[in-house]
Amino acid sequence: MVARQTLYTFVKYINTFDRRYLISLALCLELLIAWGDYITGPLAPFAHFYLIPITCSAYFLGKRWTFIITLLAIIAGIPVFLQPLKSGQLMPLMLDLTSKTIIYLFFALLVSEMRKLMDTLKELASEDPLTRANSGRYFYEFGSTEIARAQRSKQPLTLAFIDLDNFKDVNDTLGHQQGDALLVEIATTIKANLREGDILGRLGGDEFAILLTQTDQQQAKVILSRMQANLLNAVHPYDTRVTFSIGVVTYLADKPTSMKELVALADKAMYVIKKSTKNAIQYSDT
Ligand SMILES: Nc1nc2c(ncn2[C@@H]2O[C@H](COP(=O)(O)OP(=O)(O)OP(=O)(O)O)[C@@H](O)[C@H]2O)c(=O)[nH]1
Repeated sequence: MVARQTLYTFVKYINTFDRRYLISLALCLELLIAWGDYITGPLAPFAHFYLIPITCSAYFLGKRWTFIITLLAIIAGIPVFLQPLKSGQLMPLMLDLTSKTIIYLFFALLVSEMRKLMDTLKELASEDPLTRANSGRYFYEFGSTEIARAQRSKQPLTLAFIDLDNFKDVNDTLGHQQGDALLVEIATTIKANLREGDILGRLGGDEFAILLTQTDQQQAKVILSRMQANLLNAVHPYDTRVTFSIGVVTYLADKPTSMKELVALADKAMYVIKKSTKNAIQYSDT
């Protein structure tokens, strides 16, 4: 249990790293292992350490970089074998090099495929089956990672809490099925207004939230005004009184400190609108 929790925390922490940083880290580690391998010679099992950058890149960096890191590990092993060539041990050394190559490739492929499978399972578990928005749990998890990233890179991050107004009327007058169809329409419209890297979560029956990465309040105003207009257009054919109360909070480098806090502040801002005019956007200054 402790081991699993530690591994989970480690993976989550590594996931917040910039990709270029991870690539540099893997290459430096390989260089260090190559040096150790050369120093200790072909009879010491030092080369096993190559499995660390190989499996880590297979998990975190995708196929292309796994291939490069694996290839480099194989190439880096060659000078080690050239050392005792004079003593006529070519055959067993060639066999050793071949077996290492097979093992490296096997682990690289295994971890890559496992990661792919895990991503698919996670995707299935992380999606709301009706609207195909992310589940609340996934949204919180993703948001926590983004907060850590924003904290490190000193980039702003904006969260908008969207609550539908008068949605109950749709169910009551048009039926639950039409209500479902409207929710799907709304989620599709929101997603169409998001950029790559932003995400949509369904936090409750008629409550959605979006996370706009690297977005300050000024930029959020442009995105959300356009989104609100598009949402009103999308619900128009349903002939309902459905509108949108939206609360917005921008995270600035050090606060709020958690996703829970960020959502609570956006919810509070949304509530100000809900209790007054409805159908508007409230920006909170945290
Ligand atoms: N069709 C459908 N309805 C849902 C679903 N989940 C929740 N609801 C309904 O959404 C409604 C949400 O309640 P409220 O937020 O109080 O309704 P509202 O009319 O939007 O109220 P205000 O937010 O005050 O304007 C309830 O009637 C729920 O039954 C769903 O998956 N499908």
